[in-house]
Amino acid sequence: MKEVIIATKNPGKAREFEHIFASRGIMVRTLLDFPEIPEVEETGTTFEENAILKAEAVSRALNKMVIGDDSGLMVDALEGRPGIFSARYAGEPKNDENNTDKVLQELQGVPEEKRTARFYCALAMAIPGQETRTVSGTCEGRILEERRGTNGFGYDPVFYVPEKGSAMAELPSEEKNKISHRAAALKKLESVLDAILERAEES
Ligand SMILES: O=c1[nH]c(=O)c2ncn([C@@H]3O[C@H](COP(=O)(O)OP(=O)(O)OP(=O)(O)O)[C@@H](O)[C@H]3O)c2[nH]1
Ligand SMILES: [Mg+2]
Repeated sequence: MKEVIIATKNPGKAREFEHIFASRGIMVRTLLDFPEIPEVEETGTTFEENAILKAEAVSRALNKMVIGDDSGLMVDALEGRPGIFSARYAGEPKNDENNTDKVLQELQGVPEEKRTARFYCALAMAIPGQETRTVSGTCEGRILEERRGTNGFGYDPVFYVPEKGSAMAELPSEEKNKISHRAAALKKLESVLDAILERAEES
């Protein structure tokens, strides 16, 4: 069976990649399957740099093709924060609940039309002996005043998606995976990825 390795320890991301790839008969493995690989420090200043750091470190460790995902929420009224610090916005250890509370607090009193935001996802594909490629995807929305829904992860309960008329966390995973920043980025990797996986199966 075809297999793709994603350099993530985030179970929410892992589920989404599994779902997206399963429809194409591809099995996903993540760092949750490789506990011996040390934590990769996210020292980059952009999503792309951090995605490359994760993908290349794990690709080197396993000598295999690896995809890294660095993603986050950018709120216009907060000048793009939490941005690359989305996972740890309310401090260590990372905690989705506290991060979401912090964003809600910072947006207290900000009217609906000024609560615009987007999710951003950078993916890096590292292949031994080749130059790493990056792609990105976004998903536009705005920040609600209260949580809605229990699906997804992270800030999904407070991220309203106008085209769906609901919070991201109210959408079933099939729906999120059609419109998400992650799905948009992954679509741009599709053709390259298909060619690589075909070759891997032949050899
Ligand atoms: O509501 C959300 N829906 C999403 O679809 C989504 N995608 C990313 N995020 C947020 O951005 C951080 C990523 O930070 P991040 O890329 O460093 O990942 P992470 O540290 O969680 O795991 P890893 O992949 O680095 O192991 C996450 O923790 C979340 O807070 C999302 N929130
Ligand atoms: Mg991280």
